[in-house]
Amino acid sequence: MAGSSSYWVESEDWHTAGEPFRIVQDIPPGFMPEVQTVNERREKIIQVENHPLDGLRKFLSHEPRGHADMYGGFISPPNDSGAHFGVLFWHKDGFSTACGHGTIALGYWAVSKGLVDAPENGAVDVVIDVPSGRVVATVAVKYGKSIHADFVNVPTYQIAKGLSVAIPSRDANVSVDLAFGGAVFASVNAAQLGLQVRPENANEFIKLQREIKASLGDKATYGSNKLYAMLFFEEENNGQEETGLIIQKSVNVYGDGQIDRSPCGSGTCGRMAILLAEGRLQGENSRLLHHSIIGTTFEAKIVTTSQSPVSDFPACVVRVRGQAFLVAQTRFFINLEDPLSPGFVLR
Ligand SMILES: O=C(O)[C@H]1NCC[C@@H]1O
Repeated sequence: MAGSSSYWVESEDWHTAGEPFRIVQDIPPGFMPEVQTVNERREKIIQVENHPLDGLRKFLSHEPRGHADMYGGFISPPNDSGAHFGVLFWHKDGFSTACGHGTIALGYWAVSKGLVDAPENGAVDVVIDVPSGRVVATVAVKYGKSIHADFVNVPTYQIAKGLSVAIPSRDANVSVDLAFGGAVFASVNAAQLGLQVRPENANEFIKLQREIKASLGDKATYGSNKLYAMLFFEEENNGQEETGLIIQKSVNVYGDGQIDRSPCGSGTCGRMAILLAEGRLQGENSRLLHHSIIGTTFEAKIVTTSQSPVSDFPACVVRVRGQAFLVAQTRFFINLEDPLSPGFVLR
């Protein structure tokens, strides 16, 4: 039976704006569910107890092979011939539906592996089926080298505004906005908490994310999507907003207390949808320079707007530009006899 003995698995590790993305292309035989779509594959893995791909996820994301903030993807067949490939995103708590930083890394990866026909100078679209739909990484290439990639997400829109949410440890409430862009994102202005988005406050943000998430409960569920991530943002006043340039810094705490080193690609789309609904994005030159907790940057622009399923809030397709870098090529031994298997995390 698949997954009953130890085996080796190869990965290629990238980072996008500091956030890890571990790519596994060769999935052990018999592990990938034989269903039509990437989303069905994700659901099957979640439904089946002790699914071998869930076991591999734990081995690769938990220590000693990973860490509490590890992220990666299993390459899967696409839904149909319209995409180059599919991907199952994963992290220490499970399989996610959307991941912008991973999509950017996959764009670079696909070009480096020759999976797409990239020009010496120009751009190439890498079309990827993910659980939330079909996304694109448009990779810009100069003298044969990838220089940046644009993650073009599924349509994103705000779904709730100004929810008053209790923080019991502070005996206070905060105002929370929600957006949907392939996953549910909460947005919290960090100024309400008297906290700056800085690495030394990471543990406090983790604590607050857990508390706010618990207080939100089902109020943050949209269709079959539960709350995925929470962006604590702050304004970086640059005096150029009237020219269409908005600068913000966010720490994204996703899953159960995981800190995103990047500004979060899909969460950046959520921030853009909220800025659009607030009337702060005017004209096609409007941009968000979105900094992360470690000071890396994504730059976001709206590609198109449309009507959303939630009245009062417009939908937008956003493109998020970022850079990815190769870190390692690794061969892991998935040792089922190791008493620490599949691994451990400290938070
Ligand atoms: O960029 C993103 O969208 C992802 N980064 C970690 C959590 C999110 O899925």
